[in-house]
Amino acid sequence: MTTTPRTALTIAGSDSGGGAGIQADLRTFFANGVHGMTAITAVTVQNSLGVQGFTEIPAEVVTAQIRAVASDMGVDAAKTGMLATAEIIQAVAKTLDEVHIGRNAAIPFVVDPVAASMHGDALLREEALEAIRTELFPRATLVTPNLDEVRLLTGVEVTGRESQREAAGALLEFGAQWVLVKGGHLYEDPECTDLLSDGVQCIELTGPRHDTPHTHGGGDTLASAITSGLAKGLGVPDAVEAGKRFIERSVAEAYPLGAGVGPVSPFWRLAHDQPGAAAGR
Ligand SMILES: Nc1ncnc2c1ncn2[C@@H]1O[C@H](COP(=O)(O)OP(=O)(O)OP(=O)(O)O)[C@@H](O)[C@H]1O
Ligand SMILES: Cc1ncc(COP(=O)(O)O)c(N)n1
Repeated sequence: MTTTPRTALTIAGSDSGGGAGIQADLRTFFANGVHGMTAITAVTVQNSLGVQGFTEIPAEVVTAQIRAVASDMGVDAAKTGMLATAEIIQAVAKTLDEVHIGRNAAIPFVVDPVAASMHGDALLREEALEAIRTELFPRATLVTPNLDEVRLLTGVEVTGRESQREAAGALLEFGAQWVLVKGGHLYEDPECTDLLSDGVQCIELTGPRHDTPHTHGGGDTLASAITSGLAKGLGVPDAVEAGKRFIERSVAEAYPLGAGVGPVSPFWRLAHDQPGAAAGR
């Protein structure tokens, strides 16, 4: 007998290199047994060395993609990544309300407030940051900023556990239900600790820091793994715990590809013995 899996929708940009954005999200949904659906917001020209440019998709086309899948196939959880412009953000917020996705509706919604690539290339027009704060955060079940995004959004410079807690408090004021302040960029820390809070509970998720330069797509992979857990009906703390364990293994098995930064590998959960899969380069 065939079984229809749970569904997850990603609203994000395409990475031609296949390691981040929409491609990372689909790899991760697949590895977690969830049917992935997409609303593409921008097409980036990108490889292991950085983002050479991008073109955004018209806001009404982004809206139409969300409506098409939500009305016919159903969405068990959704996430956002690169949103590019304030116009797209406003259109996404309005459409999510229409299809009952978000913290005040039944369907969980994760906001990864992507502002730049790991190489520092802008993926969001400067004036759009305010729209992320005001349009998306109040609708979010969970927001997952890295430390650069925390600084841009709140002005808090995270240097350790104490400022990580301070940042979580500042972010919650924008109206998200939960925040996850990711600690991957605390490079002096021998461990990687992400702090999850809803203003009542403060949960530290700690794991080993793997010694690899290849972390491209790490943030997207974590947010998608969490979204997969939420789609399967887990509560936020359990979905984040499962997501953290998923990204830990994905970073441990990250691989070099191209002359720059290689991608994390959500493949670890799948068979490693595919004949001919290893490139040998
Ligand atoms: N070297 C590492 N070893 C293990 N886990 C890591 C490592 N680097 C990051 N992580 C984990 O990966 C996730 C993403 O963290 P990070 O703070 O780097 O976010 P990000 O900047 O959005 O990611 P990226 O820019 O790589 O896509 C977090 O759960 C973090 O703890
Ligand atoms: C389309 C797209 N979305 C998100 C990222 C962020 O990923 P990273 O921080 O690993 O560069 C990216 N580089 N490209």
